[in-house]
Amino acid sequence: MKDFLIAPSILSADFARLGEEVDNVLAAGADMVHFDVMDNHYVPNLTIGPMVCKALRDYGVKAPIDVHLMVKPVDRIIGDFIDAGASYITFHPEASEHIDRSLQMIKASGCKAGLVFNPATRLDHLEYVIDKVDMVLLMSVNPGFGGQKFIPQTLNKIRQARQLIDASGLDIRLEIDGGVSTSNIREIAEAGADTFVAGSAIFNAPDYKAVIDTMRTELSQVTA
Ligand SMILES: O=C(CO)[C@@H](O)[C@H](O)COP(=O)(O)O
Repeated sequence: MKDFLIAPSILSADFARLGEEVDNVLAAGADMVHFDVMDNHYVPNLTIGPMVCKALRDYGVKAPIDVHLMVKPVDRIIGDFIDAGASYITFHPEASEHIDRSLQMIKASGCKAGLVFNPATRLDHLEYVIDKVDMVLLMSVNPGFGGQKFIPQTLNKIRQARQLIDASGLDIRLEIDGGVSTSNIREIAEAGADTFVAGSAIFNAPDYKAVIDTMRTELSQVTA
């Protein structure tokens, strides 16, 4: 079986008990924490910043923290997330004036770097910087909110991104975010994804472990 990773989006967690929620979802079998940073400018919602990321590290979270920056501009916040203990930092190409420079800033610190593509954003930028990318994140909803429906056209985009990644011969994760659930995770994996962000499907369920176990069972049946 491929090395599949499940990354619960804390956007759907209970923020009043965030540390406990993260502990619980990791104990339930999640591989890392997906940390959604929204600025009420690039996306129409406002969430959490580097202080909360640092608070999770201070609280004792050791698992990778996968920071998805939905902010514009991105460069001035990258250093703060590096200092706060981010493991991955991903950003949207249209939110950076200098995509190559932003990727270099992230990687110079030892953090892993990635580019995020909205549902209607072309993958074009990727070919010029693919050697500096550790993760490609495809949004399968328009960014800003949890609990939206998976946009089915994303499946073709996943196949395209998988071809680009395989052709590069590089070790790059292909992450999908938005509307991922136990009922579509297998199809998403068969299209070529290896990393799955799921917020409401996990945090809105009474038993996180049951959801994650079902996702892993679905993934164990992936044939491609
Ligand atoms: O970044 C985002 C939304 O902008 C995502 O991380 C969602 O928060 C995922 O939530 P679900 O679609 O799984 O509920």
